[in-house]
Amino acid sequence: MSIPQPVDPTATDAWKKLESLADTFQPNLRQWFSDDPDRGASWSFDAGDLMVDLSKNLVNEQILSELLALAEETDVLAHRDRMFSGDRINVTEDRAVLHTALRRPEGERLLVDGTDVVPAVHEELSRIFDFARKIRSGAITGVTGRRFTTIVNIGIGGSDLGPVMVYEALHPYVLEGLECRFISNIDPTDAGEVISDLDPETTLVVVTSKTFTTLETLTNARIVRSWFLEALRENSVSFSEAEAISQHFIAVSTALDKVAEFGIDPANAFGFWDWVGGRYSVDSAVGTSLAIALGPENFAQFLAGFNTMDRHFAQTPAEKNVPLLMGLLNVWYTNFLDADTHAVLPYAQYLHRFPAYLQQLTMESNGKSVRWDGSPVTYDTGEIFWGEPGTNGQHAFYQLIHQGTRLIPADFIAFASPQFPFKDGEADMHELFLSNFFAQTKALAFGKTIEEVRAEGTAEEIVAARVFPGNRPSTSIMAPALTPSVLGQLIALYEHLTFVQGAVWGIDSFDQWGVELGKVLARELMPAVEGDYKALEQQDSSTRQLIEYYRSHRQ
Ligand SMILES: O=P(O)(O)OC[C@H]1O[C@](O)(CO)[C@@H](O)[C@@H]1O
Repeated sequence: MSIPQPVDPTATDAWKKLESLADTFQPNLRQWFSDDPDRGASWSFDAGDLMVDLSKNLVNEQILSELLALAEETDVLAHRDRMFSGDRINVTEDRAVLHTALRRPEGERLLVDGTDVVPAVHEELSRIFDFARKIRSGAITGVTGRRFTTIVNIGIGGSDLGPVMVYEALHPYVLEGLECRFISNIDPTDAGEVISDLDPETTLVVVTSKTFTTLETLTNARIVRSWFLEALRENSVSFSEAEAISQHFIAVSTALDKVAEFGIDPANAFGFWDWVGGRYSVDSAVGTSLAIALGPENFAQFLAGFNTMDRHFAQTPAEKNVPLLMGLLNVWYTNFLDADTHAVLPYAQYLHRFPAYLQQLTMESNGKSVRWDGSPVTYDTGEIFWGEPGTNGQHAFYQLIHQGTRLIPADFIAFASPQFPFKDGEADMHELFLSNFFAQTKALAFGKTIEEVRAEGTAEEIVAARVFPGNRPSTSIMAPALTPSVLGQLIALYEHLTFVQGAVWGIDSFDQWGVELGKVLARELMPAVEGDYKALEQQDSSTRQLIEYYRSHRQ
């Protein structure tokens, strides 16, 4: 089924009304909270186990109603339904977008081109789970009969960021005695550091690449394969190469023919489908290292969490639909209040890679300048996502969020229960931590007036420097604890709010042509880098000078 032409959002009535509202907009969170003592509750929403408090955003009923009208006029919910039902909404690659099918419960049906895709998803999942159980129990061992203790995932982008982030986030769920390591960068340091103290006899390598053509991943996989064979020899193990590789190397890909070309038996590979984008793939076979480390039951809970948020997004009325509301607020900030960036500040050290994960999810999805019919956009798209865990960020960049000249909407994420219930004397350490979480959004929203600063007896010459303007927007997301299910819900929340923004902007959030040119040029430049004089001469003066610098300084 072909997809309708995108709507130019600037041509809608809602866009025009939002522009005129923004022209005269004077947010006053202090006033709004004092006028409406229930603002906290009335602007908070449940989505699965997440409690999402939107009350400290720069939004009122009138703006919200225009944002919802904008969603209607740009057909966002119809587009959502197209995604869920497998229409080819990835127009520039002519593909369906069905990461949501990866977490559908067994027994549900989803027909794509006449085939129900859900049974295949569960078939592959059972193969992965069966394999994971055998690794965890020691039923499958390395070539010398020793149990696997280290899983090395080699992948990049979506084949790395998701597994790393989830492994870090769910560390308490990792099986004792098992460790995952990750190699992504083609900088030789990455592989070098990871393998430096590895025992080849207890190492399982998972080569993860959707396309199985990615230069970084295939280069790293070859390097690790050579290291592995050499290290086994150094251990005086007698083995057949083919057997050792087949016991220690598995692959995850949609391109099983290429897996075979690389030298990994497709029987040792787990697959997924072209309707899963790389940055949406952590819940596919790309999570194999996680299924092993966390165990099938926890991985199943993780998937169930995604599904909870999928159902919320698919079924909840617009005015309570959290991904829709958060996505629309981001449009409000980006297109009407001129925000360029968006901070994500987890008050959970375990989520320290979450902002990096979201950077690929949001920026590879929505960093586009043409709509899905090729027409140029005339408005900003794709916010720049960034962040670090609190409280570390507080002692680094929060200064700019509180008192700088830029508007930076920020998402704060926290969990009620800690993993480590430490006490510092009488004080509960988690409560000290969460007091910071509560304090920051309060300070951002309500600031500190000049009168308040003066009333503290501050010397007049530094009064201005100590004023906090307030009205700095934040969203607070809380959940009982960081469990596999809650993490799945959180990821799906951001997947869907990214979708909402892309749908309003009329862009294809599921292609990534912008990463191609650099890849091609890197390949073309290799001869010049290797010293081919003619190739070097053809370069522009800057590139030539940089390569010459490299060649004259390389030791
Ligand atoms: O899984 P692959 O095919 O190796 O691709 C890795 C990453 O490269 C990209 O295509 C961008 O270069 C991402 O979208 C993707 O997640």
